[in-house]
Amino acid sequence: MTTTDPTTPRYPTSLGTSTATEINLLGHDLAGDLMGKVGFGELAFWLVAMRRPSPGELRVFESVLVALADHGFTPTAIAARVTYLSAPDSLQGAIAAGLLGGGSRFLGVTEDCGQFLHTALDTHEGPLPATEDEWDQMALDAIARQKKLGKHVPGLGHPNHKDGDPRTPVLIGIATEEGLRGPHLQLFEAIGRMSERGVGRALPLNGAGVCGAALADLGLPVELLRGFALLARCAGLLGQIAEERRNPIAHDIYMSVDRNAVYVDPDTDPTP
Ligand SMILES: CC(C)(COP(=O)(O)OP(=O)(O)OC[C@H]1O[C@@H](n2cnc3c(N)ncnc32)[C@H](O)[C@@H]1OP(=O)(O)O)[C@@H](O)C(=O)NCCC(=O)NCCSC(=O)C[C@@](O)(CC(=O)O)C(=O)O
Repeated sequence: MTTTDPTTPRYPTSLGTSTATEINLLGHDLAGDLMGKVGFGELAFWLVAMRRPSPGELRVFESVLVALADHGFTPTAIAARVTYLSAPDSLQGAIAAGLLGGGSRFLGVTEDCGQFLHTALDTHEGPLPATEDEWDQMALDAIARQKKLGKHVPGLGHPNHKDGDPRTPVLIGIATEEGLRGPHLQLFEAIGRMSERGVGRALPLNGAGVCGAALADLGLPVELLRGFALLARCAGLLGQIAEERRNPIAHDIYMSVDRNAVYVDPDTDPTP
C-alpha cells in the first residue's frame, strides 16, 4: 500500500518488497526474472554490493565461498555437531553455535585480514608501491605495527598447513587470471614473503586470509567480510549436521571428554 500522507512513517528499502501477487527483489521480479536465472553466489554478491558482479568477479567470489565452506573437524564444525547432539530439535541452534565460533583465531580472520590490509593501504602516504621491494617494505611496516599492538598478523599461520595452505595460491591464481589481483592481494603476498623477517618465523598465508584479501580487492565492504565467510561456512555446517545424522560422532566426543576428565583438586592446582 502506498500513501502520500506525510505523517505515515516510511521505511526505505531497495531489497525485497511484496504485494499480494508479486515479490520484488533488487528491482526485479523475483519469480519471473531471478529464479532459475541467477545463481545464489551472484545474488549474495548483488545483495551486498547493490550491483551484479562481472563474470570474473563472480568466479573469484564463488571460489571464496567454496574455499571456506568446510575444513573438516574445525571448532565451528565440532560446536555445531555437539550442539545438535544436545538439541536435535534445533537445527538452527546447531548452525548458529558453529557460526558463533567464526572469530579472530579461525574463520572470522577473513574480515580481520581484509581490514588489516585495507588499513595499511589506506594510511599509506604517497603512491602505492610499484615494485616488489616497495610492497615488501609496506608489509614489514604493517607487521611491525601489528607487533607493537601485541597482536598476531591476521592471515598468517595455520594449525595444519604449516608449509602452505593449498587454497592460497589457487585463489591468487584465479584472481590474477580474472585481472582482479589488486593491492590487497599484492600486500598479502608481500606479508607472506616478509613473515620470517617481520614475525621471526616463516608462516604460511592461510585460506581465511587470502579470501579476505580477494574480497577486499573486489571492492566489497571490509566491515562485512566476515559475513561472506559465515555464509560459506553455513553450507558446510549444514553438511556437517547432515553427516552427523548419518554417521554420528558428537556422542563420542562428549563421552571422550567426559570419561577422560581428570579431577584436579583446586587447592593443589598450581595454575591461577
Ligand atoms: C591460526 C593460528 C591459530 C595457528 O596456530 P598454531 O597452533 O598453528 O600455531 P601457534 O602455536 O599459535 O604458533 C606458533 C608460533 O608462531 C607464532 N604465530 C603464529 N601465527 C602468528 C601470526 N599470525 N602472527 C604472529 N605470530 C604468529 C605464535 O605466537 C607461536 O609463537 P611462539 O609462542 O613463540 O612459539 C595462528 O597462526 C594465528 O593465530 N594466526 C592469526 C589468525 C589467523 O590468521 N587465523 C586463520 C587461521 S585459518 C582459518 O581460519 C580457516 C580455517 O582454518 C578455519 C576454520 O575452518 O575454522 C580453515 O582452514 O578453513
